[in-house]
Amino acid sequence: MTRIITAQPLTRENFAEFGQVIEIGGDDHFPINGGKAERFHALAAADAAGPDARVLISTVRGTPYEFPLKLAMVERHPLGSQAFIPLDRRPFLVVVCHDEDGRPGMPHAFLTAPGQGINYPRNSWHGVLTPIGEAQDFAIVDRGGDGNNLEEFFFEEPYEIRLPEAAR
Ligand SMILES: NC(=O)N[C@@H](O)C(=O)O
Ligand code: NI
Repeated sequence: MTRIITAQPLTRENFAEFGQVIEIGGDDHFPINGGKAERFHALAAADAAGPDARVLISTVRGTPYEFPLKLAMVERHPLGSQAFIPLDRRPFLVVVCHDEDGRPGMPHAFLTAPGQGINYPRNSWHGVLTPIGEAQDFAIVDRGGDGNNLEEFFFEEPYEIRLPEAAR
């Protein structure tokens, strides 16, 4: 029987056990530049480990996925964190799993608010970047360097990921 998961709205609170939300908002904020700007400080931290590790900033143009989504695989990056910050202020899908003895547990699906980005801590299970409806550009902050920084896990049976009614 297909296991169905419906995405929930992403909040700092409901994502906290998986990673960080990157948005205009947060407790640690203060004016800079003589008050001409408000900085929302240290929402997340980039983590880069292993040989020749460095933090990279890239961009990506993501192609949208069909929904309901067949989630067959999740991945993780053992040597570094990975952040996706939308350059187009539209929602996208975020899928994460707790680790259970080296394997991903049940997926948790979230729908971002327009403009929200996320940071996956090092070695945390997640679905690949999943735009909705149309191509979407993102900035990526993640780890470069030597060594293998990708571990993929394929589920025996894919999950079906649905968007909340309002987002369909
Ligand atoms: N490889 C890459 O830039 N992206 C993936 O790791 C992903 O999580 O989408
Ligand atoms: Ni990734």
